Amino acid sequence: MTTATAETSTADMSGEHHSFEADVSRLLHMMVHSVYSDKDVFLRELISNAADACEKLRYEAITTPGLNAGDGESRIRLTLDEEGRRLTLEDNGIGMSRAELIDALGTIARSGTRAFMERLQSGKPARAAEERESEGGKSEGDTAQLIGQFGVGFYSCFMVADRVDVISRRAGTDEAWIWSSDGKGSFDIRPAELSDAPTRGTRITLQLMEEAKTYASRWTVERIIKAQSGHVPVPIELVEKPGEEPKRLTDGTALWTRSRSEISQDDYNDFYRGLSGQYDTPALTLHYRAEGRVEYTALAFVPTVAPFDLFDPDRKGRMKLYVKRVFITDDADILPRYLRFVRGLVDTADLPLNLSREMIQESPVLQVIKKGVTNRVLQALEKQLANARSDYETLWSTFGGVIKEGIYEDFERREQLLALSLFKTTASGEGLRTLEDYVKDAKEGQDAIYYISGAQLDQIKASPQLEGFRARGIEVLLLTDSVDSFWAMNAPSFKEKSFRSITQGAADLKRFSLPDSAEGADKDVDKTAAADGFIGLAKTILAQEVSDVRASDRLTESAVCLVAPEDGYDRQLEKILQGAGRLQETAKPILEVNPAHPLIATLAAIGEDRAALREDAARLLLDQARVLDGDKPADPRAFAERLSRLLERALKA
Ligand SMILES: Nc1ncnc2c1ncn2[C@@H]1O[C@H](COP(=O)(O)OP(=O)(O)OP(=O)(O)O)[C@@H](O)[C@H]1O
Repeated sequence: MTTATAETSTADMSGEHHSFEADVSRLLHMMVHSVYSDKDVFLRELISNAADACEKLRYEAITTPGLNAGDGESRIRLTLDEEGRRLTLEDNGIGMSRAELIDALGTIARSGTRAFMERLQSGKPARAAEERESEGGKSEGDTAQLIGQFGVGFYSCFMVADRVDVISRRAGTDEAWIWSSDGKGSFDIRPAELSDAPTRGTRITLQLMEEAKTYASRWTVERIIKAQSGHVPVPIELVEKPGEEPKRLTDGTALWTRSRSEISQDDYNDFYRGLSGQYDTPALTLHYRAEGRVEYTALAFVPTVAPFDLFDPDRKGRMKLYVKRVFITDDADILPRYLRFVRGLVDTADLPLNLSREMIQESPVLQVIKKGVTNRVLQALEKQLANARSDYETLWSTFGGVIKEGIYEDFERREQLLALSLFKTTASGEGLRTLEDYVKDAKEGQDAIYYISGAQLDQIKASPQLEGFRARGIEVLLLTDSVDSFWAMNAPSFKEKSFRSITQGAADLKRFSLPDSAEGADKDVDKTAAADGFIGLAKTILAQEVSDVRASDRLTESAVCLVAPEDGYDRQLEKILQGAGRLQETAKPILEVNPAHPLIATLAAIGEDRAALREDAARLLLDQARVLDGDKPADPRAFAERLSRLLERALKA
């Protein structure tokens, strides 16, 4: 495999020889050797590039009239040559200059593919693979499936061709170039006669492999185009044999301009796949025309499968903006960041075509559109939550972590987003609960929505801080996404109940009665009084480590737990901020002690003469509370020594 970049070249009379960028070689190698079964996708990738090129031309022609002169309307033309085992695809779009050919077809242009390759190289599998990995190892087959899931653009033609020639003429120029490669590490580029090139645009000729010769047959090509590219907004023509007249396969009518009643779900699904480059079926499809002050059409899809870069900080929204069917930009931030997984487009006649992309961003018309589309997407989610709960639970488990970012980013829609959120709770069993469910089942006089947050569900489920709540049948949200700690601290309330962490401040549980059978801290007032002696002592011994030691009403089984002081950050948030280097100093926690626990009662009864034992016990209890919180003992060596001393004593006794 070559390690040179696309810049490496040797020139001679007939042109230049370039090595592919190392990543491209790697990708091509995977492509050619992939067991990826659905090779048909190469055609969709090429058609989608051709359509993009036509749309780019229409856009550039707004500012440079004449660029699209000659060669009439946009079109994509496929020519079959069964005998010669060749498939040719030609568009009359923007075309590529020499530099663009080298850059676009010698390096990896697609940001998605680049990120995918980077992950593969760093040995860190993308999300979909991670899931499979947990079921047992990553294999070559998985890699091939990943390629399929992400789509790989132009290079996918090397799955079916052993030689590819691209001849291109950029609109408005009078030179043409031929790019050729066998997909094995290098490509050639040389000037082409204008008479051999399209008047403008790009012609790609695939010399098909023997086993892929079916892609030169009318039947196969028609089938694929109908299934995959029927809604490309540029007409597609087919020439069945070289020299024959072209016939029209699709009319290039933009799907979104047709009325909903004329469009089947299959049409929508095909369109979504073409638009997103993903291969799943959308979980939600939204298509409407807004009328009134600003008129526009929106077509939006919520995918089923999460894009692998969903949590990349740089990932932007993926809604395209069209003005009168001319593609303007996919960078208009039509939806807020927390809806960045939604794919689709907005087409309006209320924006001028000749405004710059930056000016469009600031236009009040776009503000109205943004607001309208966001509301409609949220309404569609609400409708699914109300009418198809189990589908919504699936959607939520894929995208909930992103939607929740909106709770602290979108102040205006906070309550709405909270109502859309689903949670694992101490009462949810295998399912998920809404806050509406929570509030409906809250205890009499309960003015808070209690939560605990941590990195692992199993660990927080076993937290001692939950004991008193469980014993009283008070539901607690179990939050495991890192975003949870942020919104929970900032979300003031839902249905007039504030959010309260059970690992911060006082639990104040005494006002809720315990069922008679339950053993509880508030059952025996004498025990609390007896524990006071030990608590006072522990305060002195642990003064450097904790801000207070106090009797707990949240413990029923465990001896101790840690909580954060009332003011400041909750324990989990503190850990996240510290891990991210955003917090220099952490607050001293409070050690809570269960007065009803036999160990505490025994410790309270130990006399002054055994001060060393009491000190060991107090320090060990603090370390125990740390371990229960998922942390390590502060000083592992001292911890081990103390534990050994106590064990020795116990074994001797
Ligand atoms: N028919 C074409 N006309 C003009 N440019 C093309 C054509 N085909 C490919 N290109 C150029 O080659 C680049 C690489 O294409 P490729 O399909 O690999 O990725 P992409 O289309 O950029 O990815 P994405 O689909 O994510 O936008 C394109 O961005 C485009 O600049």
